[in-house]
Amino acid sequence: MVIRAEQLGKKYRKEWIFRRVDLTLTAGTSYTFVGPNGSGKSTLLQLLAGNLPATEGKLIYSRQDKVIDPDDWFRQVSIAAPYLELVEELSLDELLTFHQTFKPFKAGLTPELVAERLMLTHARHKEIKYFSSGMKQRVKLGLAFFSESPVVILDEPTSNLDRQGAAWYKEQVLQLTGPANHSPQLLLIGSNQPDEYDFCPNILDVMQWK
Ligand SMILES: Nc1ncnc2c1ncn2[C@@H]1O[C@H](COP(=O)(O)OP(=O)(O)OP(=O)(O)O)[C@@H](O)[C@H]1O
Repeated sequence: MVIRAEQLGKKYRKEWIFRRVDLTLTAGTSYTFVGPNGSGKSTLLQLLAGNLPATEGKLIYSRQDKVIDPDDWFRQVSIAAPYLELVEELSLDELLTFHQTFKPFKAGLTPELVAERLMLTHARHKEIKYFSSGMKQRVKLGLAFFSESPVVILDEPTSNLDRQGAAWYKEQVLQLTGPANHSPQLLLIGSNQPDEYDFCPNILDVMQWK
């Protein structure tokens, strides 16, 4: 899986957030976008996910040299971000079962096993609206970690997580691009906190595209 950006730019009203972004992002490794608050990390990740239109330039998804139709990009991407909400009226069990109908979990994973991996077995029958912010964040990350999708995007991954949650995040995230993952994924992170990406070999400062 490869995502290529060619001269990508995004403008809100009269302000260019970034311009002339040229990137080749390849599965099997991770890339972290860093930069100060408001510099455009989330906006760039949203564009790369296909969730926001570019103002200029081109984005190409390809797999084994075959270009993927933009209508199918959403099938390729799992994204966890503070601005993306969970369906609060569902219990965790219902949410995991519902999620699985449009984005299957990795081989061998059932909603029950996913709840276990989230360390939330005790909360399977609780509605998401009654979860703490840290529990919700763990669910968001888990949906991204455990779904079968070639691209995983994590924006501010450890927000609201306690130390145990942050350790869990690190353990899971390392598996995505590690040798134990037989279909290596492309991992994109947006972060301001070095301990969220200290394992990541490719650090990209969005300020270079101002
Ligand atoms: N829908 C929008 N309309 C207008 N401006 C926007 C919109 N969304 C974001 N912006 C602006 O785009 C710029 C980049 O915002 P973005 O959220 O991408 O930054 P960020 O680097 O992720 O910041 P943070 O570290 O605070 O999360 C900011 O100046 C923000 O005000």
